[in-house]
Amino acid sequence: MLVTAVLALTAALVAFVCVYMSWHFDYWKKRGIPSVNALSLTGDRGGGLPFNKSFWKILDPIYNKYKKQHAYVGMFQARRPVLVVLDPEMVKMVLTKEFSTFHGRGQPIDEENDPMSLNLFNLEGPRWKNLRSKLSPTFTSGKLKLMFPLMADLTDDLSGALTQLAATGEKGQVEMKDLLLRYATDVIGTVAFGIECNSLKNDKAEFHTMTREVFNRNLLFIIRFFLVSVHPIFMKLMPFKKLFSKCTNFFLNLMKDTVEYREENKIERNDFVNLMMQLRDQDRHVTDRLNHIEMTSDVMAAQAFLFFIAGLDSIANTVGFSLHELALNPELQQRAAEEVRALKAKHGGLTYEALRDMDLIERIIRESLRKWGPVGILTREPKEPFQLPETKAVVDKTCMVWIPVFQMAHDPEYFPDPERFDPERFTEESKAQRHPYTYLPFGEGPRFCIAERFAILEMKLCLAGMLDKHHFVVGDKTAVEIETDSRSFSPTPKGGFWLRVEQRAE
Ligand code: HEM
Repeated sequence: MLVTAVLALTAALVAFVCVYMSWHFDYWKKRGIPSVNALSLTGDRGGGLPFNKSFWKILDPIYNKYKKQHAYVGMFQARRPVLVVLDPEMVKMVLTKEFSTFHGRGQPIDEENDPMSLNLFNLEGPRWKNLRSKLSPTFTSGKLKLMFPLMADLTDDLSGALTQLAATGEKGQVEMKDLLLRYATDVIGTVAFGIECNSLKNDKAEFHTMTREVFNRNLLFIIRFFLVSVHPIFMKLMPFKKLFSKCTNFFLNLMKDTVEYREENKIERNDFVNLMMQLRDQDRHVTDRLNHIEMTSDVMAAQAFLFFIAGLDSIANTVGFSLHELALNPELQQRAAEEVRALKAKHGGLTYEALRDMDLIERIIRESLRKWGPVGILTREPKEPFQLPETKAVVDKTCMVWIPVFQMAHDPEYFPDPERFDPERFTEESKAQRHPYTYLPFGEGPRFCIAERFAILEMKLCLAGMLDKHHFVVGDKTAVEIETDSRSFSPTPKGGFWLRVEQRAE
């Protein structure tokens, strides 16, 4: 009797889940929009959980199959309709021209249970606009110039750590990913939280350990991502808060302590914390809490935490992939090192101005972002019904829009011989020959990466600092054909970047 009841209940539950999950599956057909077969579990299905495919590659089959004939194609992520935009002009429309409709990313916010979700990346509407306009001045060239010395000091630490590791590593080989992550941790630690993390000097430093905690939860992130796309209620129902609370509390307390310490000791420093404290002081009189975000210490921590998440793996992988490509191309590496030495001599050191003038170094970074860019898909959510151009089809806020950044960056029509690493693609003449919306590592439109200039400066400094003193060569531990980790959200080398490191002659 009990067994029958359990079986009947299970069958009813399975039937309910099946109906619920497939309820919308005529969404595209009803609108006459070409679409991917939602029920096919293999082939061009695309969305869903990327268990067997890297997340940034899930759009490969769809892009290759539909790009030639269609400007967009419909698919599903879990049960949510997704419009994949394939034509650069239409990408421009979504990201820029029709920003008033496509201004959100559809990220869930849980102010009550997850204070870290109240960050610039997730916010939408007037509150996003208000915070974006306040935080933007942090990244002007004037502010970056003031922050530069904090970063430059760390480049010396990086060089020292690299020399030491090469001296003790088997045949001078060093795993670069871990080292670059420690560098990126120290940079964001000092500019976002205003503290010396010392990860480069001590690989057991608490900040580095806590950061690893955040990034080691890949599988949990994927499960959470999937469930929240089935229904946002999972954000509240699942015990994710508890799972992530150790890190959350660490960062919340850190920001609170930092702010208190600065207030008590009247400390002023050229970093994000200082800017956010100034914003908080300016905002004290504001009463309009619907359009306005109050700069409490939790809100400050949420922004600093976001800077942290955004600025670690992305930076470490981009510089790591650059070094890997340079080790495979010694002639290019030599030219890059010569540029560094020449501009260092001209400006009397690795100054802000020397970095600004490093054209080849910047093109290497931009090419690395094309070939191995950390953000493979951009997302937007239409906030009101939107009629697609030249049709009567209307999409609404139940659907998401995805931009296939990775696929466009590997499309031979825009980037001939796309697997070849070639910084010449980023000369002014080459850039002028292609549609600007085919290369989007930092996004585009009013919501492009707020820290693009900061990130480029940091990566140039890091790469230039290393090439100035060191020479990178393929060793017997180097995986010449990089195998990427399919569980990761962005291209990440399985086993890291192993390279043989030699001192460069003076
Ligand atoms: C290689 C480095 C980086 C890459 C490739 C990158 C890329 C991106 C992309 C693609 C977006 C979404 C843009 C869009 O939707 O149009 C974004 C947003 C954002 N990034 Fe970055 N990013 C990098 C580094 C950083 C760093 C170092 C920080 C902070 C210090 C940062 C902070 C942010 C923030 C706050 C947003 C949200 C902006 C908004 O919604 O207004 N990023 N980034």
